[in-house]
Amino acid sequence: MNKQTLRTRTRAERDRFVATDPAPIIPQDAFLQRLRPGIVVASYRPVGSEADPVLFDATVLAAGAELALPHVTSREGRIRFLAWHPDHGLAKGPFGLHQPHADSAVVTPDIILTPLVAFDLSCNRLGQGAGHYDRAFADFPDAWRLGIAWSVQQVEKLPVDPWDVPLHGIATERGVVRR
Ligand SMILES: Nc1nc2c(c(=O)[nH]1)N(C=O)[C@@H](CNc1ccc(C(=O)N[C@@H](CCC(=O)O)C(=O)O)cc1)CN2
Ligand SMILES: Nc1ncnc2c1ncn2[C@@H]1O[C@H](COP(=O)(O)OP(=O)(O)OP(=O)(O)O)[C@@H](O)[C@H]1O
Repeated sequence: MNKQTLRTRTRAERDRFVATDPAPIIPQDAFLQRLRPGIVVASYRPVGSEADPVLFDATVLAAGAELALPHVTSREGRIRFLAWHPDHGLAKGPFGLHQPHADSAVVTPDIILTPLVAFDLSCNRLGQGAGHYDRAFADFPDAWRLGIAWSVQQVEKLPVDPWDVPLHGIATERGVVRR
């Protein structure tokens, strides 16, 4: 199946699943043991039926680590990760996103909590198709990449292009999938 068909199917699956009021996605040891004071964890604000990393954000702040959120201005542009704190508020961006204010400090993430449309058991990731995260992963190859997703977003096998960067793991409401 091609990427676009998989996107359409899995987004619909995700919408249906969220309507059943699933259990929350809880941070597991694989994530918690990486937290240190001062490190930067890039989270995201979900749109629509995307999985919500809000419980991860809380553990980041409790550990004395810093939060960042992605900021984009267009499909062609790159992600900038901008420092963010829940007290800072958010501004409306493209694609229905809520993002940090554009003049927030640019930071280098140590951990990237990553939204996704679909994943497979080899930790391949299918995103929105703009290549924003694939390019961010190329920019920050040393960051630990944890996908956040509902279990129904798992597919048998994703097609993989040369630029696709696999995740190190995926946290779902049923536990963590690791490479
Ligand atoms: N919550 C969230 N933030 C994110 C992303 C994401 O996937 N989710 N991104 C990931 O790269 C970046 C923003 N890039 C995006 C690129 C394209 C579309 C997009 O095409 N959205 C579709 C709607 C998708 C749907 O139906 O769920 C659209 O606007 O038609 C969205 C975000 C950074 N921030
Ligand atoms: N490192 C990169 N440098 C330049 N272009 C890239 C890079 N990674 C991906 N792209 C471009 O991004 C586009 C989208 O790729 P793809 O369909 O695989 O998106 P995706 O897996 O849904 O990714 P994402 O969530 O990152 O948007 C492709 O046209 C690809 O050429």
